Amino acid sequence: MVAQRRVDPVHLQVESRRGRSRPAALPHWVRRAWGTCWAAGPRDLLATLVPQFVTAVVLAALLPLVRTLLHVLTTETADGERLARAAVPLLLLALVGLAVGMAGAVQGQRQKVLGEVVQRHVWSRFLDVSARVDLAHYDSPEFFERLERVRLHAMTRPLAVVQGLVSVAGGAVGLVAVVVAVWAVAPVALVLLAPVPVLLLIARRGGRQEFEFAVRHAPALRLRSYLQSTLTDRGTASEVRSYGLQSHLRGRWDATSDEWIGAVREHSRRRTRTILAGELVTALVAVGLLVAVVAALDTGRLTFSQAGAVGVAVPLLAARSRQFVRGVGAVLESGLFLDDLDEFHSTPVEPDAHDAPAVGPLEVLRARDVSFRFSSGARALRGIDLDLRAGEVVALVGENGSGKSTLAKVLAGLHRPTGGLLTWNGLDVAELPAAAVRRRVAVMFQDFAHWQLSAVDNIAFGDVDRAYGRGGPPDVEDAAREAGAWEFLRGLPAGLDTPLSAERPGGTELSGGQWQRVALARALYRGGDLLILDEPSAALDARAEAELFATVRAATRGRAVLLITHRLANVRDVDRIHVLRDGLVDDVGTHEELLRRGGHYAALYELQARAFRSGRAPVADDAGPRTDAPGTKGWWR
Ligand SMILES: Nc1ncnc2c1ncn2[C@@H]1O[C@H](COP(=O)(O)OP(=O)(O)OP(=O)(O)O)[C@@H](O)[C@H]1O
Repeated sequence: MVAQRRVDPVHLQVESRRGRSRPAALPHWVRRAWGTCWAAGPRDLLATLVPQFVTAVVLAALLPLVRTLLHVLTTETADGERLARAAVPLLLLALVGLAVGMAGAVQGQRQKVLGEVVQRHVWSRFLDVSARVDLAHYDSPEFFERLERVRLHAMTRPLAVVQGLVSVAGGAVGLVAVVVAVWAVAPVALVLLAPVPVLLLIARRGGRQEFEFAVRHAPALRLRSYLQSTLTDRGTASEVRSYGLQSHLRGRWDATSDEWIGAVREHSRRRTRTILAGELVTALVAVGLLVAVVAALDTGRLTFSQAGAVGVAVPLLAARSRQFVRGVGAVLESGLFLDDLDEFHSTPVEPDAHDAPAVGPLEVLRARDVSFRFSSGARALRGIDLDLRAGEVVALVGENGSGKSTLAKVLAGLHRPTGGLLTWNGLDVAELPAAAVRRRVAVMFQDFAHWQLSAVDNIAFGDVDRAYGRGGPPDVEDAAREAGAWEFLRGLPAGLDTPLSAERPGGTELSGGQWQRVALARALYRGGDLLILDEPSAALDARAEAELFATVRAATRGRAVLLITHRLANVRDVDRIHVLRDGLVDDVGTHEELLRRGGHYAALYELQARAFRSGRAPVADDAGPRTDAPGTKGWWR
């Protein structure tokens, strides 16, 4: 089950305040950023840093060269000799400029590649978790908040981590090199380093502000992107037009956008204040230094060439210390997001299905007093007793919301019961890896996936190991034939290789009933010992429905089948029918037994049967009529 602890956003904000965002913890964060980049691509990281070191070392040579040049230019020499004496320092200065320019260009390109490599690394960690956490997490809004935040930042943060790390490394090496050079020619200029600790504090504050802003506004951003998708997705396109929702949804999108932009403005004002405070401190120190230099020149304590060197040192030191501080800011800020990713990554995941030990072929699946609650606390099932043996067909019927699909998911090993006992051949399912049970179960969901991939993929996804594990095209024909999908799939423009989506080039869209047969083919392709069919014929015409149940009967040989349907005519000859009501099993028996008892099932059945007999729509509030059932023509007269 999902931990009920509420982790977001308060938890993260508290953590970020209390946590390791102190400047004293800088080595921790730099190691953290380094570790991420190193794990993603050590060669790319080194290739990105080398030009930074080259730049730093070359820049260190700048000050003595400038001083030498100024000395040559201000010293009395014979005519024509000055140019000859200045030639070497001039040439070296030109080479310094060239080396710095080239290193910058190479580093820019390398950094782009490293950014991509780190992004892939971060995404692979993110996807490892998102695809393998317990299904119950997907019922938790807290999980979605974090998922969305991490997803958004997994896109942008890797580049910031790289830039931050490169700036810290380049800034630090550059600072050391420039400090050594300045120390040799004009130690007074080192006073420019005085504001660095203050700037680090400001950078820390900026990083925290960014993180807290992202945490606080993740829900608004999610809503905005959802509203965007309602106006751009194919799934909602028909309803948007049919109900004329364009202006209304646009209005809501505008309102959330305005709210978001207002928040960004406010945030940006706060950030600007912080940044300006840093710039002011640096500028004051630089001006103070220049005034002191001019005064020292005036009183003869500094020579002209020394003063010139200080003039060059000031922007150099300022640039390097700004680069270092910015890098620290980026590392601190991204570090909080990397921690967020780490915490997401520590969500328990299910072991890979391949690693799960196999359980034996199903003899009997038994539920005793099974109950289930969603992570929201809503209880969907209570005291369920049910037996399902190999070779049997058991049906679940009941009104909407009575718990049929939830029970099917519990029996399929997708939801863990929150109470009672579920056993597979006598083994407690709670003690078995979920994947071990699922490997033996094929489910056709009520809201099955419409994979926007080829028809082959749509069927082969029932068992990818079998389909793609032995080379050659997947052998999906038998399953497609069994499900009654072969004829229409074969006639598609590119046959089974046609993408099943009008959004894909060369793709096509299927009808609701055709999709249902493809989903059935997928379940049949999987094989397995337990076949669960949740409303498998809801979109089928009468002939297709009859064919489907002939298929299901054939598929039962040796297998257990759990069938969920509202069409009670389809369950007359199953082995047992469980009638669900408000999450409880209200009654169990064969069709005849249940009719004889005259309970809820008999009432539902009579309601449907009467409609067929009289040609009139039933008026009760349950067991709604099926417009595609035989004899329903007169219902709506
Ligand atoms: N993710 C969820 N979180 C909280 N409650 C849920 C969730 N999914 C379903 N429910 C609730 O659980 C109950 C059972 O739902 P379930 O889908 O199992 O019913 P059903 O019998 O299959 O309905 P139908 O015939 O309409 O398909 C319903 O009250 C539903 O609102």
